[in-house]
Order: sequence, then structure tokens, then C-alpha cells
Amino acid sequence: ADKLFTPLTVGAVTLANRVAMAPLTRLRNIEPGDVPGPLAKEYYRQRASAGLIVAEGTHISPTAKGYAGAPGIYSEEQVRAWSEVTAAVHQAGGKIALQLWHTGRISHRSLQPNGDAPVGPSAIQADSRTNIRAADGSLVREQCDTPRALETEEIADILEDYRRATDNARRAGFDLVEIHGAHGYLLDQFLSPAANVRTDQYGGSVENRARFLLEAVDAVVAEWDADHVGIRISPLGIFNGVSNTDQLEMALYLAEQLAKRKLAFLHISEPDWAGGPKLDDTFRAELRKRYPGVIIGAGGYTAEKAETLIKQGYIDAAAFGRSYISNPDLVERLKQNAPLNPPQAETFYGGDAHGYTDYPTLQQQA
Ligand SMILES: C=C(C(=O)O)c1ccccc1
Repeated sequence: ADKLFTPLTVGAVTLANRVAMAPLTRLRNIEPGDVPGPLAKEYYRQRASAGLIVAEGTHISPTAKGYAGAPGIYSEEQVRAWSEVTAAVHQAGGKIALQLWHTGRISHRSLQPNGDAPVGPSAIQADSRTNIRAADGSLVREQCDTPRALETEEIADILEDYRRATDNARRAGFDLVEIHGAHGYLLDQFLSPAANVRTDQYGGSVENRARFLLEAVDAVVAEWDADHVGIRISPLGIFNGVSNTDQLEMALYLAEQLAKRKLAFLHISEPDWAGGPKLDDTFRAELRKRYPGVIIGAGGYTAEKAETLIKQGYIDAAAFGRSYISNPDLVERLKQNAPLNPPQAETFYGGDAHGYTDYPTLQQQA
């Protein structure tokens, strides 16, 4: 029988099934204010049959913003708007986590307070582009600006931003928080010698480069508790220019260190969805040996791949990204082995209801 549709306890929360909705940036939030838009409530409510929804990357402070149209969780107005989203998901019987995001150098001065340079571990520009707002209000792709290297003393301020964002997420009714430690954003930038050439205690050795990510975990756990905190990492990932030589050593070190914290879950974004290497069974076995807790796997999975990895014990649940964009009732479709609506990439980012809340369920298509 399919394990994918059996319950799973994830820290303080019990999920009805092991199909998660991956955090998906959709850039449809209101500016100024970076407040979830009126459609967000409907969009997340439609997908409430997921065992767990991980809501989109949400920046923990104004400086943490890296994309026009991304939401925040640092103001009362944002907390109020998110409260309506979580209430709608809970009313529909769902569970929802918020992804706490600091984009670091994947940002642009037009998105930063006072037009300042974005911040990062070192003043090394990412060979990446982001989405900024054009004069006519549309989203345009633009090269990320060269970041300013954070002073050692500033790290404590960002840890406070993670703490406050966690308190805000809890007050907004989220069941869990997920720290975004993946995909070449701030915490992942610190892990990589390609972005981090610091000479203080946050640069150099694997332990030093992992320090900030682990301090952020400890700050969030101290604010709530380990049963309400997960983290997403992208071992061996290359997205946003963070590939480097010692990624395997770093990935296994992080697994050991994160296991000690007994978190609700570890969310692994597999590198091959963004051009990185395919994870092999050797890596999966090494990871599982170091991390006995709940692992959520993600990265272009089919239901069959998810089921196989769960049966092998390498993951405990599977997160689906693009499939959830175009299939609000994904769980029902996977259960019935029904055809999936293909996602329309041209409406992934920005825009309105089209490509956001207007994908049909199986019933609506019948
Ligand atoms: C938050 C993102 C991530 O985690 O990769 C993201 C942001 C913008 C476009 C795609 C993905």
C-alpha cells in the first residue's frame, strides 16, 4: 500500500499524509508593504489537502528582501494578512508552515531600504538575476547588485530578525516555521567559499562557514521550540552561484549538527532540479546515517519516486513544487493516479489570478 498517503508526525504536528507543498515564490504580494495579496488566502486554501503546506519564502526584514512582489513577516500589517491565510487553511483542515527567508546578495538596490547595496558574507557579486519592479509596475529580470560584506557585529542583528520573524509567524497562526538555508540565499552563501571569503569566525573552515546557519537555527528554536522548527538545505546545490569543492563534507557536517537539535524536519532540495548533480544512494545512505529525524525530500519528484524513497527509508515525506502550482487537489490526483494539469511557466511569477487560483480540480474538470 502507498506509504505516501499515511500520516506522519512532524515535531508538534501530525500530518494526514506525506505529500507536502514545497515553498513556491509567486511574487503576487502587495507593494508597498510586502503584504500577502487577497488571492493568497484562496490559493493556499485550495491546496489545504496537502499533508503540509510550506508557504512561500517570506523575508524576515526589509533588508532580507530580494524579489519584487515577495511577502514579509516583519510588520503587524503582514502578520494580520498572514493570519487570514492560516485561518483559511486551518478551516479547510490543512497544516501550514512559513519559510523564513533572507536573500542576502540575491537582491538589488532598488529593493533595499534607502537604495543601499544588498548584504552578503563578502563583496562578491552573484552571477544571478532577480526580479525588480519596472516603472510601469511590471516585473523585470535584473542582475543582482554586488553586496556589502556584513560586519561581524551585524550577524547578531540578523539573528534577532530571525527570532522576531519566528514570533510573528507563531502569532500569525502558522503550525511550523522552515528556515530557508538553501538555493544560494544568505545562509547558503555563508556555507560556500564561492560567496564567503571572510576571515572572522564565520569564514574559512567548514565549521566556521556553517556557524551562521546553525546560530540562526538556535535563535529560532530558542524563540519557539525544536518541535516547531524545520530547515531547508540544498546539499551539493549550484543555484545562485554557490557551488564549491567541499560540498559533500559540508552537507554531512550539517546533517550531524542539525540532528543534534532534534528539529521537526530537515527539508532537502535535491540539486538536480537546478542543474546540479543527481543525489545517489550512497549520499542518501550517508545522510540518513547522520540524520535519523524526519526528512522531507524535494526536487522534481514523481509519486513513484517519492514512494520508493520513503520505502527505502531515505525520506519520510515528499514536497512537490511545480505540480502543486497547477494541481490544487494534487493529493487526490496522486491517490487516483489521475492525470496532472501541466504548470504554465509564463504565469509562475507576478500577475493575477490567472495561473494562480484558476487551475481546476478533478471535479471541476469532470
Ligand atoms: C525562493 C526561491 C528558491 O528557494 O529557490 C525562488 C525565488 C525566486 C524564483 C524561484 C525560486
